[in-house]
Amino acid sequence: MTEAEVRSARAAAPAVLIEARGLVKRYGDKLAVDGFSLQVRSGEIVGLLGPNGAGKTTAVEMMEGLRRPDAGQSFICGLDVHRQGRALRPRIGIALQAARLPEYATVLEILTLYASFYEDPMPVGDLLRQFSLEEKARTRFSHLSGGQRQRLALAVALIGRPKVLFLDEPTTGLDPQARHALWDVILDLKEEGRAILLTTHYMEEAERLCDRVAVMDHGRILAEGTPRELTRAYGPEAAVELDPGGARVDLAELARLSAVTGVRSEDGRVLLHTANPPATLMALARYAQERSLPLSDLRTRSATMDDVFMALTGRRLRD
Ligand SMILES: Nc1ncnc2c1ncn2[C@@H]1O[C@H](COP(=O)(O)OP(=O)(O)OP(=O)(O)O)[C@@H](O)[C@H]1O
Repeated sequence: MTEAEVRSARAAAPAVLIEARGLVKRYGDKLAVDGFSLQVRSGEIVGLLGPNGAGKTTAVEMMEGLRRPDAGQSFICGLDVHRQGRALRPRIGIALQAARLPEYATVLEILTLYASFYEDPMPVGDLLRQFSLEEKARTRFSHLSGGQRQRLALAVALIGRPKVLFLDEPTTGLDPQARHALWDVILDLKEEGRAILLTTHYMEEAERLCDRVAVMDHGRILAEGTPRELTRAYGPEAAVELDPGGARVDLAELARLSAVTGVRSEDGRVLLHTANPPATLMALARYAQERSLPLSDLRTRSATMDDVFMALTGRRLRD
């Protein structure tokens, strides 16, 4: 690329609104975050995935300016969150996982209170409409369902018209219908050009919402890319799942079947990773016939973020 091409590519790319550079945090002897760097652009949702204790909360709190790093810097909209935090407050929206909102206040009172903190807040009526909370305006927080609480937490995070949003497990505990409804809202926020950093334990959420995913463990990012890039790089070609119907199967024997690259057993089901699903299926059918295995509920599927997570961290994402 010529210098002019680099300049025009830079001008065309959406602005980086969230940036972490080499963040480090120690708690005593424990190195909780160990050189963490990440960028989120306008109109982009980046997912941060990691097992419990990986350092996600500590990294995100340093990016939000709520926790001071031992080394490294965090920028939001180009401003240093630790030096220019006061100017930044209105640009950051933080939706907490277990929304810590006043139990006895009504939805309308909560939104009106938070709106009073900003010079140019979103109109409360618009937020009630956008988050389908109009009928609940006079309901106390303690009487809301899980989905309504999460939507209210998101409405509160948006009240100051922030350019960047930090969403911490926004759909945890919701039923599938409420989860899908909230996904639509989050995708709309992205379309409006906000930069969104999301932590989640749900594989489908990461796959559906995130433009890019960073997988973190032991305080470091192990891999980063689009869900597709990550499943290509770290997932198997495909997976074959079967239910041996309570019969004992020898995993070592299954591992030797044609094209199988990995085997594991989970909750009574067996999962085979394969580089060639037809070859593995044929070999599996022969194997089952010889041993009179029932092979009920046999399925093939392509690689998922869960397979990537397993390959990178040795643990499972939660479904
Ligand atoms: N205030 C603290 N004092 C001491 N150690 C801490 C503190 N906060 C976190 N840790 C430790 O630092 C490591 C990273 O914790 P962190 O909460 O950032 O991880 P996490 O990925 O967010 O985990 P989870 O998914 O369980 O919330 C853990 O080993 C944790 O025990």
